[in-house]
Amino acid sequence: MFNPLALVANLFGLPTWLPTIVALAVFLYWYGARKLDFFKKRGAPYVEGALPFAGNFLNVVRHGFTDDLQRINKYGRMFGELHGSVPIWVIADPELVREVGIKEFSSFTNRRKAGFAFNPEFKKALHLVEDSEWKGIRNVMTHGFSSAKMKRMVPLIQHCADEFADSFQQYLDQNKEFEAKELCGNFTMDVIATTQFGIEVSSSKEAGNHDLIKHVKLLFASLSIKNPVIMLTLFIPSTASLLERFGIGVFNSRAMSFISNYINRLCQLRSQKTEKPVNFLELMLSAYDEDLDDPKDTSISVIDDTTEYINKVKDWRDGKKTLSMHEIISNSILFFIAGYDTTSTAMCWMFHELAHNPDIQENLYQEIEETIAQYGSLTYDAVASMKYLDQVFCETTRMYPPAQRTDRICTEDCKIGGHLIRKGEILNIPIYGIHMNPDYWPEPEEFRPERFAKENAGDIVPYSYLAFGVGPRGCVGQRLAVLESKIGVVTALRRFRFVPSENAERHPKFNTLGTCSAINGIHLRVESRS
Ligand code: HEM
Repeated sequence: MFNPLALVANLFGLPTWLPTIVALAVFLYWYGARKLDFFKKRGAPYVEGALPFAGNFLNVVRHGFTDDLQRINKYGRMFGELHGSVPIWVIADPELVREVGIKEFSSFTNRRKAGFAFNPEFKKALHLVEDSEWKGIRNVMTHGFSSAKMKRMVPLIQHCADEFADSFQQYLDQNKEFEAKELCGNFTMDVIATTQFGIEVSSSKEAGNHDLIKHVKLLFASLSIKNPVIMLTLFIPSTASLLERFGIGVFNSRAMSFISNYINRLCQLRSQKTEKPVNFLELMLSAYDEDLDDPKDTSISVIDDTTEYINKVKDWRDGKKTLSMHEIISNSILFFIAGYDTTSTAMCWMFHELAHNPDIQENLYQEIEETIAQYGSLTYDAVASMKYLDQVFCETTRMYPPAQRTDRICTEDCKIGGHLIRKGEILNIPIYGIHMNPDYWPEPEEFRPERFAKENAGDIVPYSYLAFGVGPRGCVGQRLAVLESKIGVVTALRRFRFVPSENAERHPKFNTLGTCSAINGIHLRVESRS
């Protein structure tokens, strides 16, 4: 057979392997560099210095999403960057965020899946599913996070908050400092276990010794930029379908299957439908429709999503508020992933800022005591009426948003900010960059809860506060997150005054890629109020 590479080698008297190697190198270079001029061709400003294969990855890793404001100042309100070889449109203007998140929602309903959807147990998680499948699941979830449901959860959260507040006592007794993120993490884990599944894991008392919690923590250990699945899907997106086919996902598969089996067992124990569901699992089970289960699905770990099955679900879904068992399990796992680290991050920064701003702490304490005297106890309505508490929460999550960016994927060509975004292209919303932009938040490094006071509402640029995202695809767990953070902080503040420990940093370094989690922890002490 004619071999042009061998012919070239013969012509120049070279070893036959040499032209093959050169051709391979040229092909690899072309493959890795083919997107480098993507934004130039589209007439959009873009982050310079992109490399074949890596794109702007090194720049993003080195400087993080927390450097978004610098990029915004340099490239403007809408610019491009390459994550590996994937072009990303960065939308850094509140008005454009509104357009993408609300006005043109039908073109930007979905998120990028990356490797997160490849663990079979997790495939049906709300933040990964798309279009009509998303709508159906979101219907049930929204119902589950209604204020009526939250009211019923207050006693469960209060029980966890009492144990959480107890956990500070030992540090007072021993006159020792503590690391706030770990204690807040124990609390949020307890709240999820009890409000979502009706189980008591007592992390605040037993430091996360429960088997379920150990495995949930293993899931978090997988969430690193060094994770090979994240790296592969980032640099060579075409590997995604192969990884998905073999069920190789981002998360530790042993932990995933342990948690999935655990929840499956809980479901079997509680399979009878409850009239007035108290926890989230009961609510999901009361929406369970076994006709939605894929008949080919013999266990959660061997799901076959045939087109036929997907179409059937789409038909059944029309207007119905029902879930399949696979959806119940995926979303039960999601509650841990979406609600544990985010909420504990928000809470520990609240304690940090209160400790470093004693006047704000005392004002808040006054409000808490006066409100509780008025309502008799810490009821749902009492929490809702604490305006200053709400301002402290919003200002904390403005300065330290637990999610630094969120994204959308375009499903229909659409013009945004004067640029045509094509189907399949990805948009990022730089939450941290917008929260730190002095155009919207003057002196953004200053902790000033009064920015969110009613009398200053007119100064807030709409869609410049994005801690919980935007529009119908925004955080479904916001009510629970806010409620539990407030109950946790109020319960602890009533017993203790929070002060910085001797070694505490005023401005602790935090992760720059993903969540604002303090790298060396938040170190505090408590003083007794009694
Ligand atoms: C302070 C705590 C929290 C913060 C700051 C937070 C933030 C966010 C953000 C920024 C998004 C993306 C929204 C968007 O793309 O527009 C999101 C989505 C989501 N969050 Fe939260 N979250 C928190 C707590 C929770 C909790 C406690 C739960 C549930 C137990 C939860 C469940 C979810 C889910 C399921 C989604 C995906 C929604 C969808 O795709 O429809 N989050 N969250």
